[in-house]
Amino acid sequence: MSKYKVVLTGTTWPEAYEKLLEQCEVKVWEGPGPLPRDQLLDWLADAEGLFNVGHVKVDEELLDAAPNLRVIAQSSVGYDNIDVEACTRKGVPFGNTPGVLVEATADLTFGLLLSAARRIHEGWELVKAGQWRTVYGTDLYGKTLGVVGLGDIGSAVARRAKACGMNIIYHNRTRRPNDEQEGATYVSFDELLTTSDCIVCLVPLSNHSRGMFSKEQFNKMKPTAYFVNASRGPVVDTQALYDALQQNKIAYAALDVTDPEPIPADHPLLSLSNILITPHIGSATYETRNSMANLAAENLLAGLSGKPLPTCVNQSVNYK
Ligand SMILES: NC(=O)c1ccc[n+]([C@@H]2O[C@H](COP(=O)([O-])OP(=O)(O)OC[C@H]3O[C@@H](n4cnc5c(N)ncnc54)[C@H](O)[C@@H]3O)[C@@H](O)[C@H]2O)c1
Ligand SMILES: O=C(O)[C@H](O)CO
Repeated sequence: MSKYKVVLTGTTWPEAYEKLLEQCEVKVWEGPGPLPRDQLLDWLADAEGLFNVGHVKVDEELLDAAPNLRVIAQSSVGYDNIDVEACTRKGVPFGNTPGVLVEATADLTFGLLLSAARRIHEGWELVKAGQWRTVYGTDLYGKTLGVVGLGDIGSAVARRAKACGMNIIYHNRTRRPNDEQEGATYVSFDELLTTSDCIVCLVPLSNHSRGMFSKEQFNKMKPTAYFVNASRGPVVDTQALYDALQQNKIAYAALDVTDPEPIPADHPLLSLSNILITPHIGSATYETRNSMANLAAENLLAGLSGKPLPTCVNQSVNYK
């Protein structure tokens, strides 16, 4: 039996790669740097499957360059780099990797809040510099956490916060009765901004959420507020965040995602003393990244053989 022709825009985890090799003839980009667009379009000319590593932009142009494409799989839950409507128009199912990364990402998100509140990273820097002294933070116990985007990950963050004795409020596009039964109270976005001691953002990036944290929103927050963003950088207006931190309009920010990303070492945000940034490592544990790669491989192989994808975003697609 002839093998499916598949393009990988970067290297993936060995277990998933082995699964692909059993059924596919793969072209894989191993660098250096990201796969050049021209090279990608050239490779896609006869490809049946695209395994998207590194959030390569999928748009009408790419789909037009790939007339035989029958499936796209991506090893992430966020898919703001994918024009899903164009995929649907072209009859190409697209699969992401929801669920398997929830607990790891919630750990990192809550870890950022805890580290910012208790200055864990600052304490370690002091110790390394030979300065054994007390660095003061703030209690999380008894404080109010506002979750913006209480989906799979936001809800897992809320569980962790509740276990630490925090009160949970949330704002979402749709209300979540199960989480409300667990003690999360739904509030308007404005009420969340004005009453939260800590705010965690976990909304997908879309036309609705781009820039939803800007000057107006930071001005409404408490001057003692802690702000954590683990969703996507452009959900936050970076200049407005810089101003809010620099002018002490809010107390502290902790980010796993930035705009621009990667953030250059000479960016003004990095000169502030009330910020903590990690390099987009929310899901980056060995176990979780391996599970994400396996699920992406399952999506790809299902699409190639004309079966429904285990986790398909555009479920209404008419398969080619
Ligand atoms: N930092 C990381 O490494 C990392 C890891 C995984 C996911 N993420 C990001 O987190 C996002 C959320 O992931 P998830 O698995 O929890 O997704 P999800 O779909 O389960 O949850 C997202 C929630 O946000 C809500 N929402 C959407 N738009 C909104 C808006 N404009 N205002 C208010 N609420 C809105 C939805 O109703 C949904 O409940 C992903 O889209 C991705 O961008 C980042
Ligand atoms: O969306 C996701 O899954 C994470 O940001 C990793 O890319």
